[in-house]
Amino acid sequence: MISEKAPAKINLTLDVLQKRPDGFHEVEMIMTTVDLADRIWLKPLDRGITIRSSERFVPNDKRNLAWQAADILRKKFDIRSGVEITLDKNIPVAAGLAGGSSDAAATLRGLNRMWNLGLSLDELAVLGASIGSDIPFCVYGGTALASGRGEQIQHLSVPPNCWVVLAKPPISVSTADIYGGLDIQSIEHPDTAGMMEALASADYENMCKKVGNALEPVTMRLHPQVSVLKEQMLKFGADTVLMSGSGPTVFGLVEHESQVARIYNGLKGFCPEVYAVRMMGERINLA
Ligand SMILES: C[C@@](CO)(OP(=O)(O)O)[C@H](O)COP(=O)(O)OP(=O)(O)OC[C@H]1O[C@@H](n2ccc(N)nc2=O)[C@H](O)[C@@H]1O
Ligand SMILES: Nc1ncnc2c1ncn2[C@@H]1O[C@H](COP(=O)(O)OP(=O)(O)O)[C@@H](O)[C@H]1O
Repeated sequence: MISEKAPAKINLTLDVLQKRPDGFHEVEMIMTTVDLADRIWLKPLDRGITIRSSERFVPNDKRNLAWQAADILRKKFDIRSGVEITLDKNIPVAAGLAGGSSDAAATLRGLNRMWNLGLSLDELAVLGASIGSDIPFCVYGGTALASGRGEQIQHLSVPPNCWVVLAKPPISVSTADIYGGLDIQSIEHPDTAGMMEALASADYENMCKKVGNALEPVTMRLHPQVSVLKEQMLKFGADTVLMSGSGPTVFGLVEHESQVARIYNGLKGFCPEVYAVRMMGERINLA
């Protein structure tokens, strides 16, 4: 049996440049992995792909992104045997934290080992891109600038050490609806280059100043709870607060562990899913 860790990501920046003819949006996003992770287990089967999950809201058929990752490898390399994929879910589902994408990326890395395919992370990322825009980043983890529709990856410096408090309000957000609700002309563009400089110089204060997400106003318009949560987190002492991805999860950054409890305890009262984790930011190696 093979096991792989599948970490969540947060978006330190998310800019949308334009809508493309294929319906996707051209983006520039700085993403980094945090220490909140699913774990996937791969067990050889004689044939077929089966999914077991600890989380009942996750589909256990071909709609599961991990299923699609296994399917693409089986077809491409003419693999006759099968696999049972067990997902220990810790990352909240449909949260803007790329849980499903990270499960798929971990499945690609794990099956590469189990089926002795000898593929590089770059090759796995290309295969992952055909399933979802966030999967290439999740294949490498770490910290990166993602461009194109999210699949073009440029690796960046590890962010300065800090704590991340994540709070997911109990609402569902469709990524497609949030992109669809954007008015491209009125976007307030985050300072992507400024964030890259802050990371390169490991400048925590500047990193906090440069966070920004073009999708945040769209999700907040549809779900005012997200802006309430953001205000609360700032009130409880976060140095900066931003929505991750298309939401609805909001994250707050603090430099010192001593600042975490006030935010965590303050939010726990009215938001059911709150997590205090470390920024990881380091790339995943092929085992
Ligand atoms: C917003 C982001 C930010 O990291 O993440 P999440 O909020 O999902 O975590 C990503 O851009 C989401 O990536 P992912 O969830 O992989 O999206 P996909 O499955 O490829 O696409 C789902 C739908 O989102 C829209 N989409 C996605 C990516 C993109 N660059 N432009 C788009 O317009 C399209 O309508 C697409 O049909
Ligand atoms: N392995 C998986 N884990 C979670 N959700 C999955 C998975 N595979 C497919 N999905 C579907 O993908 C959707 C988005 O899930 P997720 O990746 O958790 O969120 P996001 O794209 O917001 O980061 C969910 O609604 C879920 O039905």
